[in-house]
Amino acid sequence: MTLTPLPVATVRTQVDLPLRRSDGHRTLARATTFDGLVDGAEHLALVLGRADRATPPLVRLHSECLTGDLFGSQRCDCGPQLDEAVRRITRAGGYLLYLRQEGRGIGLYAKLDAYTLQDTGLDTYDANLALGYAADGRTYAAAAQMLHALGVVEVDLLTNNPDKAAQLEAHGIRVRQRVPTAVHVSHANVHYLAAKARRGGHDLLYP
Ligand SMILES: Nc1nc2c(ncn2[C@@H]2O[C@H](COP(=O)(O)OP(=O)(O)OP(=O)(O)O)[C@@H](O)[C@H]2O)c(=O)[nH]1
Ligand SMILES: [Zn+2]
Repeated sequence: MTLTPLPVATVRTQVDLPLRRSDGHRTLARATTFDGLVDGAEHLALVLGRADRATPPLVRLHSECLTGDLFGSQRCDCGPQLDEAVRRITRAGGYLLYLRQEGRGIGLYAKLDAYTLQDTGLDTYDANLALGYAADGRTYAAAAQMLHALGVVEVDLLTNNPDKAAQLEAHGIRVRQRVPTAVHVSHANVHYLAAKARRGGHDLLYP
């Protein structure tokens, strides 16, 4: 990928959030908002733990999933991935970027429309395509802007999705290494994880 120049974004507000997660984990997050993000969405960065300046911070780009993150739906693995990310980034020191990209960018209502098609046998990507959307239309330019605004130029990236690393690199953020997330399997997400591995290019050992 070639380097794409981005408009400069700036930190707007930083404020502490004392977190008590549903898995019992407690931590202090420095919530950070921005001005000038390219897509105009209200993306949020959480600064967690203490980054050791000798090594790049651990960073996760987490795409919003209301059903999984908030309600604990087991159709996907987003909820446990979010818990894992908060714990691991607190330990290592780094940033969780909570990106407002519900449903891989198609929005909540369209994601639930796609779920109804998945209940008739389509996989997660074909359901998007049948509704006239891209299989995965997410871009991570705003995430790169957020990292630049935070003064971060090199990261260890917590993900199984190579596209996130490639897009950050294309926007001038060095990815020293991709750190895999655990594979969170449930009875309800086994086909979803298999589709991510087989068709989405995700590096995971699907069940
Ligand atoms: N359109 C659609 N979006 C989904 C579905 N299931 C989960 N999502 C969304 O997918 C996003 C999470 O992306 P994933 O593909 O699970 O994982 P990823 O973030 O690309 O990869 P990792 O960094 O390895 O976790 C969230 O925005 C979810 O709302 C689905 O069946 N259809
Ligand atoms: Zn989800």
